[in-house]
Amino acid sequence: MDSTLACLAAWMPRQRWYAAKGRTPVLRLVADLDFEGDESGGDASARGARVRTLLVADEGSDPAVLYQIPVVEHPSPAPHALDAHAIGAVADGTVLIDGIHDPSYARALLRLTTRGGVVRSDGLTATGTTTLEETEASAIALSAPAGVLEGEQSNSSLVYADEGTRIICKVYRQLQPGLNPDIELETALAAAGSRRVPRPIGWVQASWIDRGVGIDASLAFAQEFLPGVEDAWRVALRAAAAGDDFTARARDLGAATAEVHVTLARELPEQVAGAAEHEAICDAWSRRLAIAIAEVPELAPRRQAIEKIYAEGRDATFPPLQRIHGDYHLGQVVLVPDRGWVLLDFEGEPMRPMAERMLPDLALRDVAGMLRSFDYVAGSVALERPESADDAEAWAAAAREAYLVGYATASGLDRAACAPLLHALELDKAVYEAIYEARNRPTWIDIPLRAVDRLSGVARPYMA
Ligand SMILES: Nc1ncnc2c1ncn2[C@@H]1O[C@H](COP(=O)(O)OP(=O)(O)O)[C@@H](O)[C@H]1O
Ligand SMILES: O=P(O)(O)O[C@H]1O[C@H](CO)[C@@H](O[C@H]2O[C@H](CO)[C@@H](O)[C@H](O)[C@H]2O)[C@H](O)[C@H]1O
Repeated sequence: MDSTLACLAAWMPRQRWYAAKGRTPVLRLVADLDFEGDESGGDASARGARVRTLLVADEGSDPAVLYQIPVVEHPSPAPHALDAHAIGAVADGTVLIDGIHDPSYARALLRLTTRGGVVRSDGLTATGTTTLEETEASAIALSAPAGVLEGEQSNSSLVYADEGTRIICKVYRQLQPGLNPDIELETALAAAGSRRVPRPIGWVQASWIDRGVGIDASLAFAQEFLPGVEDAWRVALRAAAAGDDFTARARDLGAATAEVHVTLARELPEQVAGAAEHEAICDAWSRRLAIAIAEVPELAPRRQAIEKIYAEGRDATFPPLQRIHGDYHLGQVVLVPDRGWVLLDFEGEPMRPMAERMLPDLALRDVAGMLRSFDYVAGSVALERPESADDAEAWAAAAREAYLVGYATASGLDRAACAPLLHALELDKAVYEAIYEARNRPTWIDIPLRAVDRLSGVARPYMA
């Protein structure tokens, strides 16, 4: 196992989903799922391959981060088609392939999410749960070809496309205890009849014991794949660059957001924002600001101005808290013909502890996230073509206003009353984004930094 961990440690820093960019992980094997007992694993072992999922803790981070790494072990030489996806070779010559790209792993995952079932191996149990009826499930060929979704993702997604089969299965990379809110919220919305989320197909929950403590976490989530759709980030970028009006779509998106919030408030427990909850939310703004200033020193001179806006938000009356999307931006929504806006990825902010992401929160946090996203469109256009900056800003201002009108009309939100709270939440999101960009895309950092300047230098921008 030591040589496997050494291979992984050399390979992980090159992966998009690895959080501690620029640092070699310090790995400890926490648990190991061997699909050998599973029929699909049996299929792989017939050809000498072994399908596994390794849970490894990167103890170079504090707290340690737990990663899920599907690996298929092939006797050397591995199939030529998989050369590009080799993680490395261990001492006895066995070649480790990144499971996401290996058909044997894809098949094992499709089986668990569409047929359900349990796979047990030393110390780890993986349970597949499906929403499909038996006849629906058996119509899905386990041999459906799977492709890996390209693009900027925190996780890894496999798209299965075969006659009658269109499924996307997200494999969570960083694992945190409990049922992932992505699964919890999307299944609750779908069960309530909402078409604002893709239909859930199935998921895999794992349980194991680490250093005497029992833990369970979500490994994967399969959903209806919506073919031929582009996420709104790309659509909006094109529209802004071309100067095309986006206000009608932004208004509809505001209304769709409100509809989802109303359904979530009805289907899942709400919570009155008592003194403790109120304090916890405001304290999180301050904690985040301290981290941001430590990592992005340009923010330090703005501290007082930011804290003033936070203080105004703190003085506001908080509405009842409810479950929300949690990391809402244009990359999380797609416009589906004859269906309208569909929301994806209810996992919450990847940099926030899962225990916090699972709590009822302010629905306005999502509104603030989407407002920031329109500003990002303008910022991104301006980075590419500085001469278009003014036009892009006007485009974003119109889209933001239309989005707010759509949300307020559908939800009954009193814009004047919620202005200080929304202002604080948008500023908090920009502070989060400064950390996110410093860690992941330093060339974009000016986008949130400018927003922080603007948002900490003005009063109540939402009165309209
Ligand atoms: N059900 C789906 N149908 C079609 N495309 C999807 C679906 N779910 C996700 N996608 C595409 O995959 C991208 C990443 O998905 P997301 O759930 O946001 O992953 P991550 O958690 O890794 O960020 C989305 O922006 C969208 O383009
Ligand atoms: O999609 P994720 O859940 O992984 O979210 C993270 O990455 C996002 C970037 O992909 C990041 O969003 C920021 O950049 C977007 C443009 O790429 C922009 O539309 C968003 O408004 C902005 O916040 C998100 O913050 C981060 O959590």
